Amino acid sequence: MDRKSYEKQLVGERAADYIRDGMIVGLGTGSTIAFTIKKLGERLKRETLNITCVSTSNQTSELAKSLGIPMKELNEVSHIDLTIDGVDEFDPQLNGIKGGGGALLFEKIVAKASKSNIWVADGSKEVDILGAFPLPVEVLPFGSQHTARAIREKGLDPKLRMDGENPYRTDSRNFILDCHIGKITEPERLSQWLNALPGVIENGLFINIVGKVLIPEGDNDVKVIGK
Ligand SMILES: O=C[C@H](O)[C@H](O)[C@H](O)COP(=O)(O)O
Repeated sequence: MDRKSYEKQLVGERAADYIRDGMIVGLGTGSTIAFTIKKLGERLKRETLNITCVSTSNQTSELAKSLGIPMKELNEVSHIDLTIDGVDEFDPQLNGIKGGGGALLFEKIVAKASKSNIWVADGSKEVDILGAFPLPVEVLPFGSQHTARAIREKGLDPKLRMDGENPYRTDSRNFILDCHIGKITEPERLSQWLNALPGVIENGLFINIVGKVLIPEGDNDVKVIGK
């Protein structure tokens, strides 16, 4: 296993300790949170853990169901106690970019419905300023070239995400524009500008959403950043 995968496993598995009896839990998407989900599956075999989980993607639903994790639709739960998710980049204010795996829309809806949020991140995700990772923006396929043009005119260098020969489709069948920005100096303002454009469904900036980020420390420790 390479170093990055090792770090993902380390923090991903540790995050499963935050799940307690009686909780309604949001399960994020991606390769790091997959370790959390697998660890949760193991815990459920050993412990009496009365929990319900909601998913942020088809990929996560399939994995969780295959491990016997009790799942409900988001509309079937009154609230979410805790959501654990991965992240593509986070800064010292614990703002981040998500959506590298295309799940940003459901992830943001679930995160906003959660009383608390934790991110799990390998060491490469910690940055001073967001934006080296291309910002995913989910857009309606209808008129997407015009939406992209408006974003390009703002200097945000959007590229349509592809899946082989065809545009990549999210779980909601939308397109993703990956915006190569470089440095995002005013994330909140940018997020508001993007979401006000007709055709934009949601963008991958997650601002003031998480309270804690788990990252690797040394060879096999985990550091908790935040409260
Ligand atoms: O759309 C995908 C999500 O935002 C992921 O949580 C994010 O891309 C991090 O993924 P990974 O844990 O695979 O690096």
